[in-house]
Amino acid sequence: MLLSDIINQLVTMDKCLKKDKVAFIRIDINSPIVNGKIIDDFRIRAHTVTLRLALDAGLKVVVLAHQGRPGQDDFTSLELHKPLLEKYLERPIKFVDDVIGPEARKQIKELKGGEILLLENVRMLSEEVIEKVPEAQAETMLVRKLAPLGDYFIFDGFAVAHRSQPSVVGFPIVMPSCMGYVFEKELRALATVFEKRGKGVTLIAGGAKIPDTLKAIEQLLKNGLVETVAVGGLVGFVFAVAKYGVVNNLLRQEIEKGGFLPYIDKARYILDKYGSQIHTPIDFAINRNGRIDIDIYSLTQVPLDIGRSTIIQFKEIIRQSDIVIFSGPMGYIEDEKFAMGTIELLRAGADRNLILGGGHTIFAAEKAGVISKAFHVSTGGRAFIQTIGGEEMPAVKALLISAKKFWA
Ligand SMILES: Nc1ncnc2c1ncn2[C@@H]1O[C@H](COP(=O)(O)OP(=O)(O)O)[C@@H](O)[C@H]1O
Ligand SMILES: O=C(OP(=O)(O)O)[C@H](O)COP(=O)(O)O
Repeated sequence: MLLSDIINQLVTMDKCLKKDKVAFIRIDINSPIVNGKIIDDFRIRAHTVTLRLALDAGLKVVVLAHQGRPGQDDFTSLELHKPLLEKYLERPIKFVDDVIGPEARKQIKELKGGEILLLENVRMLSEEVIEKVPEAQAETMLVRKLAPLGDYFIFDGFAVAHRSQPSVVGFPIVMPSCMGYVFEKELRALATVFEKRGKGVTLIAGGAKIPDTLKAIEQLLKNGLVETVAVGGLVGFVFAVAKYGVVNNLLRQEIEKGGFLPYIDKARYILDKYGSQIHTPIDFAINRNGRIDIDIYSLTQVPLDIGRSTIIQFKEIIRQSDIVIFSGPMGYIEDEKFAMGTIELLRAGADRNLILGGGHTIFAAEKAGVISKAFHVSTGGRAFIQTIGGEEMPAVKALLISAKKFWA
């Protein structure tokens, strides 16, 4: 089914905007944290639009969200996110360091219309990180304890839409649910890409998510949804080795370090089938007392960016495109010298209809000054690449069930 047809079957947020009703809103404010500080608040800013709509309508808003994964350094309390949410919402919000316990439930019951309560990191509940089908997630403690206290579930967290977790897919099975503003906007932007049926659509794919990105590239080409693909970043290493063989052992070793050797065969398979549509880097930049460009046969160090000739070639591809989807940087953007490939391509893309996604890609786009010029900036990383690859998102599946069950 076409994405636009799926969107038409889902319920829009306006149906849930009823004064004094209790709405659980699942957002994704998972943010990069360094030394205990949030260093990029793009997702927090994005979701305030949805929250403001809900509050202005007089809903009693209960926010569900996560940060990090248990056991990781960035697995923190959402108390850290509260001041930023307050800053962008321009109103106080309540926070409770509890998700389903008596204190959380008491505070939900005490909410007044137009008030907002942020619950603690939902992944503090061990059941949250276990993926199961929506019907099974409706039986979790989270859903059983909270759903009876609410009237609606609004799903807005596009970046977590690919996870079949309780806070994503459990509620729509037991209560009327709808798409949040951000989520709907994401789906509609991607639907416009699919409507072009590939004509003039180019994917610029880089970054480090090798399995997801290769899968998306294959799906997009197989379904004729993109005309051209240009690869850089670590994804580009895999395609370069697949195309040129072991021209330089360095690239192969770098791929092996990440455990991605099997993906060279996968890239070779994709190139065999769709080779004329895929452009791989012909030169790279390395660090030799500064940035120097070097052709693929002469590499002496692991490359940190695509080279100048590749940049020129990829810019020409972009110039001939109507829509440019950008997912994953071309190089090591954390160092300004090697952000050049990514920044130049993003700037070229901004003259077309540019759709971009992924935390690092957005970081580079902010540096390149193209955020405001882009047609769409996705809040998703993996969810973005998987959706453009045509995979069914568990969140969408659950919302479809809810639409049939409660809104038909
Ligand atoms: N040539 C390269 N050398 C080292 N790191 C690279 C290179 N190309 C890309 N990267 C790294 O890939 C990471 C971004 O990949 P990814 O997480 O897939 O992007 P996004 O967050 O935009 O989805 C960045 O940390 C970037 O430095
Ligand atoms: O940041 C996220 O995804 P991303 O790393 O693909 O951008 C989401 O919050 C999902 O997080 P998860 O990959 O820990 O489930």
